[in-house]
Amino acid sequence: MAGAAQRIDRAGALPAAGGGEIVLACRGLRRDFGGFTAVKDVDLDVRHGEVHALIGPNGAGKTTVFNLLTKFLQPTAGTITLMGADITRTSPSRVARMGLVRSFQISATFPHMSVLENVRVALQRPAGLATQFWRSLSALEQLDGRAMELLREVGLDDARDLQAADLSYGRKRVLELATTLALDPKVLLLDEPMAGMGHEDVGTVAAIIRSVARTRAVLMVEHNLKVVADLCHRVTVLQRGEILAAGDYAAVSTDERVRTAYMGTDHG
Ligand SMILES: Nc1ncnc2c1ncn2[C@@H]1O[C@H](COP(=O)(O)OP(=O)(O)OP(=O)(O)O)[C@@H](O)[C@H]1O
Repeated sequence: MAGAAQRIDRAGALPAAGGGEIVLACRGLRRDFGGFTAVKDVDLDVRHGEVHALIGPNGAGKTTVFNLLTKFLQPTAGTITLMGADITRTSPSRVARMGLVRSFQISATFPHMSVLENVRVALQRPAGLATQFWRSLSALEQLDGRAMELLREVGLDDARDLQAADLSYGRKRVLELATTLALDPKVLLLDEPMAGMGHEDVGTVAAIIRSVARTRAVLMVEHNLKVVADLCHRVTVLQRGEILAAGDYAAVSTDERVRTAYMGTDHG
């Protein structure tokens, strides 16, 4: 993935926090499973132009928060707003159309299609062209320009004609990101985007996320604290479903309660 890395701004310094407008927010978010409270009193502000990390030990409630924000789970209490609109009771598909998109799983890409075809198919979703897909090849070809733009954005343009199945693990995850970007998200939710990657791929994906966040907001669950330190403008730490600390990495990583609960473990 060296080529991709060269094309993307890999400036080591963390860009100043954009301090952009709040695009996704929740207040008093809570989710009970029977008598067990998995998420309690969670307030979050996710801003345009920023990468925001959600971290915490196993079982802290990170995935549940993602499921609540994307509406795959209904909150027991609390409110969620997306670009000022109350989405607390909105369906997952409508929320996705409004611009809150969670990265696809690798299984959602088509292994026997080329890299370019995968992005073209993803591009049809927002355009509402899905029903025409099998009828009109020319309609698909019109999408090539935008698909190539997206592939260039993530550094996969040199792989356009390869089958997705033949990509390395790291590049499959990058393709997954490209297909997610095809939906033109305003807020991108990434669940451990570097999981299972080697050092070089981690650097490449971090550079892509940094670049992507300049014109969007990114909320990511990430266990790799070096990545969080290098990439994320804001960090929210969850423990047993509640917010333990929030702020920039420097503030959070020196918080005694965080060090005790999280940083002092082998994650640090
Ligand atoms: N559908 C469910 N029914 C009952 N309990 C659940 C359900 N989903 C999650 N939980 C519980 O809620 C708590 C938070 O789980 P969650 O998966 O959100 O944590 P996490 O921070 O994402 O953990 P990890 O880092 O291990 O993925 C855990 O104790 C989990 O067992």
